[in-house]
Amino acid sequence: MSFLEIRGLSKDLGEFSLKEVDLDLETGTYLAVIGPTGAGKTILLECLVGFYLPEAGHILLEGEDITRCRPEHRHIGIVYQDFALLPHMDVRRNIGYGLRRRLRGETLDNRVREMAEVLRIDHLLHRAPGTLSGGEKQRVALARSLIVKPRLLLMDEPFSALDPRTRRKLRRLLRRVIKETGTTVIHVTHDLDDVWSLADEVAFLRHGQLVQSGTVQEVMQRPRRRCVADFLGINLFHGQVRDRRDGVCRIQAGEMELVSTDRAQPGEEVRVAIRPEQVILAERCEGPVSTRNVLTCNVVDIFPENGVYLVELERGGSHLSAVVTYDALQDLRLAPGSAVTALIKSTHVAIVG
Ligand SMILES: Nc1ncnc2c1ncn2[C@@H]1O[C@H](COP(=O)(O)OP(=O)(O)OP(=O)(O)O)[C@@H](O)[C@H]1O
Repeated sequence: MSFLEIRGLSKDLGEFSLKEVDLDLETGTYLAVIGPTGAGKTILLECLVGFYLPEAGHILLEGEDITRCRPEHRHIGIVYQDFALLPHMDVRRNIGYGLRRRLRGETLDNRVREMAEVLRIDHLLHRAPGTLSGGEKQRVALARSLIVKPRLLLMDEPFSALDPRTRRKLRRLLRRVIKETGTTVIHVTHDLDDVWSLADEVAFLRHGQLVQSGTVQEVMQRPRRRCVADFLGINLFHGQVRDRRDGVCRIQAGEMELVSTDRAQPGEEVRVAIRPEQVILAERCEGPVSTRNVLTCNVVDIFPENGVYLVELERGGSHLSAVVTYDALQDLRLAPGSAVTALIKSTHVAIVG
C-alpha cells in the first residue's frame, strides 16, 4: 500500500474531463505535476483536496478512502499562486488560522512564532498581508499550510508571481522545510527549475490523462512519448536497432545512424531521446574523435531561448535541436543554410522504450 493511491480518478466537467488517473506516492515524496496549459493539473489538485467529487475512481490516503470525504476532514493543505491570505487579519492570525479551534493563547502564539522562524518571517507577525512583498506573502501562505501538519501538501504554481531571485531563495527554503518536516508534496508547476531543484518524482498530464510518471531523471531525461519530449524540448526519434556489439547498439533512425551505450536487441523498434545541450556542434570534424555519433547536418533555423540559442538542424529529413552559446554561434558562423557537424556521445543517446 502506498501513502497516496489514486485509482482510475475521473472527473467530467463538460468541456473538459480528467480521465482515469492512476498515481502512487510514497510518504515524504515530492511530486511535481507538469504538462501544457489546460491539461487538468489544477483540477487534479482540486479533486484531491475535495473541491470536486469525481464520477469514478478512488483516492486512498494512508489506506483511508477519502474520495467522498469533506475537504476539512482530509487534512490536506493547499497553497495557491495568489497566496489567498485573509486580508483583514495580520500575519500572526493568518498563520495560526488553521489551529484557532485547537489551540489558544500562549500555546498558539508559540506555535505560530516557531513556524514563522522556520520560514524567516517572525519579524512580520504584526503586519497586514497587504503590506507584504510577494515573496513574504508566499512564505506566510506556506507557514499557514504547514503549521497544521497536513498529511499531504498541494501547491498550485506557488512561485509563479515571484521574481527569479526570490523564487530561487524560496525554493531553497522550501526544500529545507519540506525535508525537515517530512511533508509529502504535490506541486503543480510550469517551471522546470522547480522540478529539478525540488522534486523526487514527476507526473506529466495532457488532455486530462496521465501520460508519463516516474523519477525526475526518468521523465526529464528519458521521455517516452512525443508530447512529453516536445514539452521538455528533448529530441525524440523512432528507430530500429541494427546490431549490438562491443557494448553499443547501432540504431537506424531515418537517415541517421545513432550509436548508444543503452541495451536493446537487434531488430527491436526503439525510441531514442537526446537532450539538445548534449549535442556538440563543430564546423567540421577531421580525423578520429572519441565521440561515436558524428553527423553532418544543415542548419534550418536559430532561436534565442533563455540566454542561449536553440539551433534546429536537419539531416535527411530528420530534425535535431542543439543548444549553443552566443559566442559559439559567432565562432561557428552558424546561420540558416550552413553546414555543421553534430557530435553526440553514445552515453547521451538514451533508448527510452
Ligand atoms: N468548472 C469548470 N467547468 C468546466 N471546465 C473547467 C472548469 N474548471 C476548469 N475547466 C477547464 O478544464 C481544463 C483544465 O483546467 P486546469 O485549470 O486544471 O488546467 P491546468 O493544467 O492547471 O492549466 P494551467 O497550466 O493553464 O494552469 C481547462 O480547459 C479549463 O478551462
